Amino acid sequence: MTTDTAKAAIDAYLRQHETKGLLRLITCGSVDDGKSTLLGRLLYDTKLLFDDQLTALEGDSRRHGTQNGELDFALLVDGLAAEREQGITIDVAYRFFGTEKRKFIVADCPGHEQYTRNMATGASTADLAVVLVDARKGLLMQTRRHSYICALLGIRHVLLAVNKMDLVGYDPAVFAEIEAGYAELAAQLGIAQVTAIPVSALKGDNVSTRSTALDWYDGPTLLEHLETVAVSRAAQTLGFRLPVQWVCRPDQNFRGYAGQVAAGAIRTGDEVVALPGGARSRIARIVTADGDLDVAQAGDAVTLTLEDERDISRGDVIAGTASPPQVADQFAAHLLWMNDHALLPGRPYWLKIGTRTVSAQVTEIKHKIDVNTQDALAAKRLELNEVGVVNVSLDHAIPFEAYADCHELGGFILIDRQSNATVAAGTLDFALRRADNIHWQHVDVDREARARIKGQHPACLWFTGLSGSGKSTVANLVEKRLHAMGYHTYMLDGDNVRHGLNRDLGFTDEDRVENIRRVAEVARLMTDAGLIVLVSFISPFRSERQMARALFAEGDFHEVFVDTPLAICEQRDPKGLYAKARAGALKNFTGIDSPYEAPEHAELHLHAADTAPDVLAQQVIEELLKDEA
Ligand SMILES: Nc1ncnc2c1ncn2[C@@H]1O[C@H](COP(=O)(O)OS(=O)(=O)O)[C@@H](OP(=O)(O)O)[C@H]1O
Ligand SMILES: Nc1ncnc2c1ncn2[C@@H]1O[C@H](COP(=O)(O)OP(=O)(O)O)[C@@H](O)[C@H]1O
Repeated sequence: MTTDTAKAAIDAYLRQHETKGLLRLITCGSVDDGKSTLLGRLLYDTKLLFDDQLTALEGDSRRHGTQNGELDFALLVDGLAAEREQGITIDVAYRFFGTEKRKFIVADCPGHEQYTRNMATGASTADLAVVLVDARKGLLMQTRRHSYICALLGIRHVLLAVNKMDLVGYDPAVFAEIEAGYAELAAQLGIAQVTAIPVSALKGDNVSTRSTALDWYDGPTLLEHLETVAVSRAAQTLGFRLPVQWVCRPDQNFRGYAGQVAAGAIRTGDEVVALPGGARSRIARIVTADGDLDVAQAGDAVTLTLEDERDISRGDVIAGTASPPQVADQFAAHLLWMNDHALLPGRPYWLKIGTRTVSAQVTEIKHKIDVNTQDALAAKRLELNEVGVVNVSLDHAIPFEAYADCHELGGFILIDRQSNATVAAGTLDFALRRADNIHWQHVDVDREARARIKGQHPACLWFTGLSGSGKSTVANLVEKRLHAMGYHTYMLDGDNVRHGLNRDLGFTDEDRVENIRRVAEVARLMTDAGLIVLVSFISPFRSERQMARALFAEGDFHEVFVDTPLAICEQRDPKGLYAKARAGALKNFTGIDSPYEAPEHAELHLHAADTAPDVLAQQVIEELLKDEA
């Protein structure tokens, strides 16, 4: 189920069952812990299966024959074909079931290590986690990782289901040892409440009916616990917060701000402030599909209208004026990295928080966390499934809350700008004061003044291409000609800058990101100084070239792709580096064992293998001066 359809289904479900208590839970466990069997058993025992599902299950169980003619409950919830083939659960599936006492929404989370991403998705909305452990195996790395993520995302209640008790002879000592081990882990992680229950999902022991085989256990069955456990979300002491999802303007006379109330309550007539802008007004109406309300409170989906016309847009937060959220652009945060490619500090990602998306960079990895021991470990990068404590810097200040206080305004995801993949889930811890203390210095002699006195339009010519493609040769020629024509120029060349400013950087991905970030900033300063800057760096990643582009005004950045095929660069090999790289004596060499991402929308594409350098230089000059003609 995609998130949107899942949300729609949840909303529909909620409308149907508004009057009953509701528990949102997630199930976490390793591939073979019996998660699907347990869920199937719960659905079956609570009689929420439809007859046709049951018939299909009986047929499937006979065909697959894994349980000697008995019903195989795993087949019921392992609905996806791919999942059955691979024997792993591959996405979060939301399932609904209910008893007389309570209704439940279960995020069925994946067990396979590389799918923690889905687990984080499920955990972000859950009140309680069912953590499954195979009694024969005890606590695994997975158990620790999943519990850590639950704690990170603010889950305070864990039901530890010690499963497959039948396979350890229903031995109380086995159960006691696992229970004690988990209690220690939960204490480390700050999980407030753990209830351990010995079960056999396959046999049905202690799932919804008590088992005589487990007569030494006198606690609740799994279902009894789920029906009665009192869960509290994070303390809701915050004032009113509504992240604006949508500005509703059906006609000239109506302007409403729609969204779901994330915290607190508001009445008509109350004063509110819209952040980050700071505009104030009073609530005129609280509109819903079922008529106007006097009060809107946490969880309500409403459309607010204000007494005054204000400039408020999607992503803004409308808040009560008594204690509005802070606004900041630099944060300390926890990050769970969920992508095969490591996190690269300095690379721009999209950060989506509440209803807002902004550009953001991880400026520093403070340390990563060993999910086994909670120890802080030094780290330069974060790999798949690793958790780190980081500093994040945003391009725009946003209203926020610490995740501990409000999930909606403190939980975020990072999105790769090239692939649009969600690469991390994170939680804001606190704002860095630094954000408030650095201000732009006003200067009287500005870029325009400097450009005017030089009689030119400042610009950046950004040459990118493989080593040996001809970047320096062409850039040199271009600079010579511009100089001869009276332009003020400066050339930044990879080989040279790496001897000075970037002397501390090598050729790992993260060092290249930092290399380009610094050079782009320097190039920007030089255009502020009124110059035409020629930048000649391999600059192999699209993301960083895009980051560089974003520093300049529209039209001032000219990306020049010096396109010479690898085979020809290798033939030229003026510095003998390709030979070294092929011999294995030089690691991370672009084109050999480090990637080059060719530009897709360069302003100029030079076919540099079969054209003379002076012809190429002329093409660059024409591109630069095309608007001056
Ligand atoms: N491992 C590895 N990979 C690529 N290049 C290497 C490497 N080691 C040294 N060199 C030399 O460094 C020059 C590239 O530096 P850049 O700063 O342009 O590289 S990057 O933009 O950070 O990727 C590059 O110069 P050019 O040949 O002028 O491009 C090489 O001479
Ligand atoms: N257009 C071209 N045609 C043929 N050879 C070229 C051309 N441009 C550059 N070269 C040669 O290729 C080699 C690498 O050029 P260089 O400018 O140092 O590349 P880069 O700066 O991209 O590493 C040099 O020996 C140079 O003389």
